[in-house]
Amino acid sequence: MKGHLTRNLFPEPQKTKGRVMSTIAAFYSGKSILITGATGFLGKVLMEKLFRTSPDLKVIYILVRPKAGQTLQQRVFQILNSKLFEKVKDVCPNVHEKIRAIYADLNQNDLAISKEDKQELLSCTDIVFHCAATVRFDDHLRHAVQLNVTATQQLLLMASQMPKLEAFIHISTAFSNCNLKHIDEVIYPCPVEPKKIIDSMEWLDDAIIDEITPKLIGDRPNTYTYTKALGEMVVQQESSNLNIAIVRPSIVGATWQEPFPGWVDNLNGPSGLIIAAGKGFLRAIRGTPKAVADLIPVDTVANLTLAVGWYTAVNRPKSTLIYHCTSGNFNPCYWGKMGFQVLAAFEKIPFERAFRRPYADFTTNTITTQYWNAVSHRAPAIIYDFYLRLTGRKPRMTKLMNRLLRTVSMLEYFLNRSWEWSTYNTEMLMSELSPEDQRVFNFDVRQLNWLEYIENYVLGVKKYLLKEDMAGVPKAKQHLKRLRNIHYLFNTALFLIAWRLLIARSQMARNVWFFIVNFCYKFLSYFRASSTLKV
Ligand SMILES: CCCCCCCCCCCCCCCCCCCCCCCCCCCC(=O)SCCNC(=O)CCNC(=O)[C@H](O)C(C)(C)COP(=O)(O)OP(=O)(O)OC[C@H]1O[C@@H](n2cnc3c(N)ncnc32)[C@H](O)[C@@H]1OP(=O)(O)O
Ligand SMILES: NC(=O)C1=CN([C@@H]2O[C@H](COP(=O)(O)OP(=O)(O)OC[C@H]3O[C@@H](n4cnc5c(N)ncnc54)[C@H](OP(=O)(O)O)[C@@H]3O)[C@@H](O)[C@H]2O)C=CC1
Repeated sequence: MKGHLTRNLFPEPQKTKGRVMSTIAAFYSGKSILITGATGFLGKVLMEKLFRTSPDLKVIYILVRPKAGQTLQQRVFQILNSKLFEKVKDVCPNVHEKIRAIYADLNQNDLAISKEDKQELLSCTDIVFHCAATVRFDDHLRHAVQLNVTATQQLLLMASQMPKLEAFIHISTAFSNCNLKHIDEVIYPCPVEPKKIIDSMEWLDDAIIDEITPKLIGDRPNTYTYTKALGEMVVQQESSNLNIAIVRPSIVGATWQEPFPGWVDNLNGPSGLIIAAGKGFLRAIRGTPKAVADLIPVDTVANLTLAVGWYTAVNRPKSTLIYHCTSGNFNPCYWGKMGFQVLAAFEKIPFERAFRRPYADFTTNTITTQYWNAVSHRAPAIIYDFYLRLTGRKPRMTKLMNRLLRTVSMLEYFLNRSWEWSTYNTEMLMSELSPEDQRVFNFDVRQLNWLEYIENYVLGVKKYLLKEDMAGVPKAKQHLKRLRNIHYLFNTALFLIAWRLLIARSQMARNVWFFIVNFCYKFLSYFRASSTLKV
C-alpha cells in the first residue's frame, strides 16, 4: 500500500462563511474510520472532534464490548447523549446513523469480530486509530500482553488486508521507554522479541509468569510501560506494507479548550489524586517539586492524532514516524508549581463533604514519606474508623486509605523523574499545517496557561467526576471552616494533654513551665504599669 496514491487525497480547500475550510477536516469528509478504544477517555474526545469538524464523514466504526450490564447500543447511546457530545448534535444531527458499533473483545485472539463485520471492516475502512489498551499499571503480564501487544498484532494483520486503508495510527505512550532519560522519535528494541513473549504467554502458567515478570520488565516500573514498548516493536515489525504512524502522549489530563475546558471522565493520572487531595485524604506524597510535570490535555492529543492521520495518509512517509505529544519541551510546568496551583484552586472550588481540610506537601525521601503516611494518613483513618465503630457504623476509612497509598506508591515513579522527549516530528507537522488547521486542530501547548488549565481541571473533576454542583460551594466552604476549628481544637487538646503528662513526669519540664508562667506574669505586670503611667 505504501507509496502509491489511489484516490484524490488532496481535496481542494473549500470556503465556509468566508473562511477557508480546514484541509484536515475536509480530508476526513466521506471517510470510513475505524477507532478502537472509542469508549475510553481519549477515544471519546477523538470521536467527538471528528464528528464536530467533519460531519460529512461517512461512518465511524468502533470496536466495543458489552460492559457493566450494558449492551453495545446502550453504551453508544450513553456516549452520544453525554455532555461531551452536546455540540456534536448541532453540527451533525444524524450522528447516530454515522456511528457503527461492532462487537469485539480484544482479550480474545481473533478479537471476537464476526465474519460479516470483519468483511465490512476490511472492505470499507480508510483510516484506523488504535487507541484501545489496558492502562492499569499493575495488570497481570498475560493480560497486558494480550491487549497491548497481541491485539495490536491482530489489528495490524486485519489492516494489511484492507485495500482502501490510507493510514494506521497507533497510540502508544511517551513512557514506553521511561527507563531512558532522553527519548528520541525512534522505536527502541526490548531484549526479548514480542513474538517470543506472545508465544510464551500461551503455555506458561500464572505462577511462572509472576516469577519472570520483574526480570522481563527490567528497569521499567510496570507491565503497562513494558507492554506498550512491545506493542511499538510489533508495529515496527508489521509495518512493511502499511502506512503507519505512532503517537506517544505523556500524562493525559482534562480538556484544555474543546469541546469545553475541564472535561474528564476517569480517575487515571492526576484526576484521582486531585480528588484524594481535595477531599483531604492525601496529605503528603513523595515527589520532586522540581521535576517536570509532563501533562498534556486530552483535546491536544486528539488534535495531534487527527493531524497525524491526515499527514500520514497524504504524504505517505517512507518510514514509520513517531510523534511525541508532550508539554515539557514547549511549556514546562513542575510538580511543585502544579501542586501549589491545585491547592490554590481548592480555595475557590472546594469539594463537598471533605474528610479533612485540603493541604498536601511533597516529601523527598522514604523515611519522611513513611512518617507522614503514619501520622497524616493512617492515624486519622484509624481514629475515624474508631469513631464510626463507636457510633454503630461500619469502619471503612483504613481500607480506603490503604488503597489510596497503594495507588500513590504506583504513581510516585512518575513524580520523581524528568524526561526529555525530542519533538522534531511534532514541530515539523505543526509547520506543515495551514493557519486554519493550526487553529482548528491546535496542538501548540506553548499557548497553554497552566494556572487557568489547572483551575478548569479542578472544576471539571468537581463537576464531571464527583457530580457536585457549584451551588454547594458556600456549604462546602462552611464545612472546611468547621474542619479547621476542629483541627485547632484537637491540636490544642493534644498539646495540653502532652504537656500535662510531661510536667507530671519531669522536673526539667516543670522548671520550664514555671519560668514561662513567671515571665508572662512579669511581662503583663510591666505592661499594665506602663499603660497606667501614660494615663
Ligand atoms: C511547594 C508547593 C507545595 C504544594 C505541594 C502540594 C503537593 C500536593 C499535591 C496535591 C495533589 C495534586 C495532584 C497533582 C497531580 C499529581 C498527579 C500525579 C500523577 C502522576 C501519574 C503519572 C502517570 C503517568 C504514566 C504514564 C501515562 C500513561 O501512559 S497511562 C495512563 C495512566 N494510567 C493510570 O493512571 C492507571 C493507574 N491506575 C491503576 O493502575 C490502577 O487503578 C491502580 C493500580 C492504581 C489501582 O488498582 P486496584 O485494583 O487496587 O483498584 P481499582 O479497582 O482500579 O480502583 C480502586 C479504587 O481506586 C480508585 N482509583 C483508581 N485509579 C485511581 C487513581 N489513579 N487515583 C486515585 N484513585 C484511583 C478507583 O476508582 C477505585 O475506587 P472505588 O471505586 O471507590 O473503590
Ligand atoms: N490516559 C493517559 O494518561 C495516557 C494514555 N495513553 C494511551 O492512550 C490510549 C487511550 O488511553 P485512555 O483513553 O486513557 O484509556 P481508557 O482506559 O480510558 O480506555 C481504554 C479503551 O480500551 C478499551 N478496551 C480495553 N480492553 C478492551 C477489550 N478487551 N476489548 C475491547 N476494548 C477494550 C476500553 O473499552 P471499555 O470501555 O470496554 O473498557 C476503552 O475504550 C491507550 O493506548 C493508552 O496507552 C498514553 C499516554 C497517557
